[in-house]
Amino acid sequence: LGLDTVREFLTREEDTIVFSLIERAKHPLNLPAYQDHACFGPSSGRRRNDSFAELFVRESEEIQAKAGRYQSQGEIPFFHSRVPFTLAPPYNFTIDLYPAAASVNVNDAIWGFYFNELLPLLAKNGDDGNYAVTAASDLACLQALSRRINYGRYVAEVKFRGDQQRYTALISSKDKDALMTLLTSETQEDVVKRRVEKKAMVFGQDVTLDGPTETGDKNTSQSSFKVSPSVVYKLYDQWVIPLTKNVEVEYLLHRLD
Ligand SMILES: O=C(O)C(=O)C[C@]1(C(=O)O)C=C[C@@H](O)C=C1
Repeated sequence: LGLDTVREFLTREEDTIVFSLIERAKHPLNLPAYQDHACFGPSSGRRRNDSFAELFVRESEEIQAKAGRYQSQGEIPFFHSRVPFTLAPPYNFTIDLYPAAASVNVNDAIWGFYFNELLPLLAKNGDDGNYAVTAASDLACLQALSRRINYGRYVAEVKFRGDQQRYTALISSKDKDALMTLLTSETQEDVVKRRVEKKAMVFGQDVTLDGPTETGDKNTSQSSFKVSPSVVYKLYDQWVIPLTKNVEVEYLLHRLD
């Protein structure tokens, strides 16, 4: 585990995130899927207060938990269930994280910004009734965002190991601000934001057989992309990077427990 390796992982996750957003943008907003107390058919065992999307994520995570998804430290569910066994054969996943800090995560914040702020920027108004397909693509977005942002734990572990003396001093004095400053690289953040914006242009254009496929094309206005590149830039600028940094700081604060 080194800084180059963890950054390669984050770079690859960008592809997953941009593609999952493109998939979600295929569907209209489908608001009823997100409303509390929404009633679809006979209420067979449904908990009140759950929106359809919430129920979909909860139940999907349960089956994925059984299948062993959360045996890997890199995956953190949004809802903790008490599924006692896994269907998957046991596998010795590598343990790279410090045990007392390994469960640090910001899934609640991810859930909040995804549904309240990002989704309205992503999906057009409308309702086509395809709630299951829509919720499935929400789940894909949430899982990709969660994996990327909570990967801040690994980034923090690498940074800690690379500069133990300075980090140890700041962790001991619980100096959050100084930790934040020490782990920040504005140059790197700028590279990441401009790269994801470009990925949204490259992955989100219509591919035809005539003409070159270039991002600098004069004819490609923002509206011709499947997901607006500026929305993807904003996603990273306002939520993904700041939350990753919060994960890093929280992880470090528990690194000496
Ligand atoms: O690459 C790093 O060094 C990270 O800590 C990751 C990240 C990011 O979220 O992309 C976060 C903080 C740094 O300022 C730069 C980038």
